[in-house]
Amino acid sequence: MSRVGVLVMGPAGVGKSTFCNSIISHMQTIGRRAHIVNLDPAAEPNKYEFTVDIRDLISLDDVMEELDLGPNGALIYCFEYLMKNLDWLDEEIGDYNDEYLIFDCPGQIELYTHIPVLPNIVRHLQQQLNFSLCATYLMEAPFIIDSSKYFSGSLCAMSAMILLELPHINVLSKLDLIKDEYNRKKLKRFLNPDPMLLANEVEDVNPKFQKLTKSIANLVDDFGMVQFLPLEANNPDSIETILSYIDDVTQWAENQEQKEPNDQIDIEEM
Ligand SMILES: Nc1nc2c(ncn2[C@@H]2O[C@H](COP(=O)(O)OP(=O)(O)OP(=O)(O)O)[C@@H](O)[C@H]2O)c(=O)[nH]1
Repeated sequence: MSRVGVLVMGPAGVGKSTFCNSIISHMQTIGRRAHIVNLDPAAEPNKYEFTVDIRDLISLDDVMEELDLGPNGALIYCFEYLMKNLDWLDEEIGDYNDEYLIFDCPGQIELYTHIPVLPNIVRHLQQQLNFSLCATYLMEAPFIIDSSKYFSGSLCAMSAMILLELPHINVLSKLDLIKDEYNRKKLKRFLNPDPMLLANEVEDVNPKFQKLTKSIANLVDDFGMVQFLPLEANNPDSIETILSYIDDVTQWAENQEQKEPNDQIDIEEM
């Protein structure tokens, strides 16, 4: 039996830590044990204590000060340092066997869309520590209800999915910030959007990129980037629904891996 880990990813300020806290709170209510693994070397103090905290190994402020690096360079340095000290992570995680670990990732999405540090950590967790992992990628509702931003957010999420090669769930945060009737109606279309229809809306705004927009819409459609689970951070039913999706896709991927380890994942089946 492998251990279950959930990666919580998404741009800065999207609500990752709030989501992690909601999961912990919900788990405590239903009597399951869960822990937060903080992978952000610049994290602020959190409502729930981090069980494993990268800042015990290295902190962004120290790196910036000692190596005279800016925040982005220092962040990459921190992850490269973690890669060289994975035995630290093994020891910290070592004792948590039957429990749910939630990995709170930094908001600098290039760590999981461009450079291979997070994918390397993922492989280590899977191969050395026997984790079954699931990725959740958060996007803000007020951002996504603009069709062109929906495509840009979906491409980032897709990029993370391709780089990490994990079962992947898109989550829509900050629904409560959409208050007026017009935008609430609009939001409904984005919970299960039709990329081809949305592409037409982008074309209206910018006919110059018609062909490119259609191609992106096709790609987003083909890759199954079309479903977003609504997150209401204070609503236990919403958290329970997302957790059951996480359980389902993780179990599905595990069964698939056991059946046909080298086969391509068929997104249609997920
Ligand atoms: N209105 C509203 N605010 C939210 C929600 N979720 C988070 N926030 C607020 O958004 C801000 C950022 O939330 P965090 O959970 O720290 O976001 P994060 O993605 O972890 O941020 P970084 O770690 O800096 O990338 C905080 O002020 C939260 O209170 C939500 O569902 N609704």
